[in-house]
Amino acid sequence: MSNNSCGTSRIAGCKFTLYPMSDQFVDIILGVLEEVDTSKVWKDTDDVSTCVRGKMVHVFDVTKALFLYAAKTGEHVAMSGTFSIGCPGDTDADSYMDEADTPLNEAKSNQVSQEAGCKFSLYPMGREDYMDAIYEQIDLSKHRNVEVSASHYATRLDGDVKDIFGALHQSFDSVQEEVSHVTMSFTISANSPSNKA
Ligand SMILES: Cc1ncc(C[n+]2csc(CCO)c2C)c(N)n1
Repeated sequence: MSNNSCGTSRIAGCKFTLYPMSDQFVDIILGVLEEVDTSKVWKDTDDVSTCVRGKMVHVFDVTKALFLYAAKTGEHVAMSGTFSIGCPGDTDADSYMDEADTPLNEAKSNQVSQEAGCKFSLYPMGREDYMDAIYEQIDLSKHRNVEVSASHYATRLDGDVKDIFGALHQSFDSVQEEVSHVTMSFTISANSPSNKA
């Protein structure tokens, strides 16, 4: 079987960029990359972004913790990225797929309360009925402790960062059960001065 066909691997990944609106942006970015336990994911950081790959549970655990720890500095912080699973070009070789499922950062993340706003878009690939898969998820996310609202080209989620990432994770997970190759883009923002009106 060709390694290039959809769905031969369930390795998940996320490529994201943190944007701390602060003079301390270098310390914040490098500090959280150090503070978060990334030992269960493959990780690569360059001048533009960071990519983490591995089991879905760890990819979400790490991205959530990185944003939470950056936001708990109190600075206005945003993060944009793309999750992907089932990408025909992704290989298992360096993917940390044997790691046990226990998320390493969850206990510490659960101690942080942080409000945020997020917009996300699901892209189930290679399916004519892609809009059905998307609408199902937008409906489901109404029950996940987050406020869900419609937005052009995206769905908006408002609430606690942990609940927002929970909704992103559940949406992504249930679409990938039906559709082999799925990507999901997101932008999340915390401590924005726009909210102090
Ligand atoms: C998650 C994440 N990874 C990498 C960058 C790119 N970047 C911009 S400034 C900086 C620190 C000094 O080199 C780095 C690594 C980012 N913004 N967010």
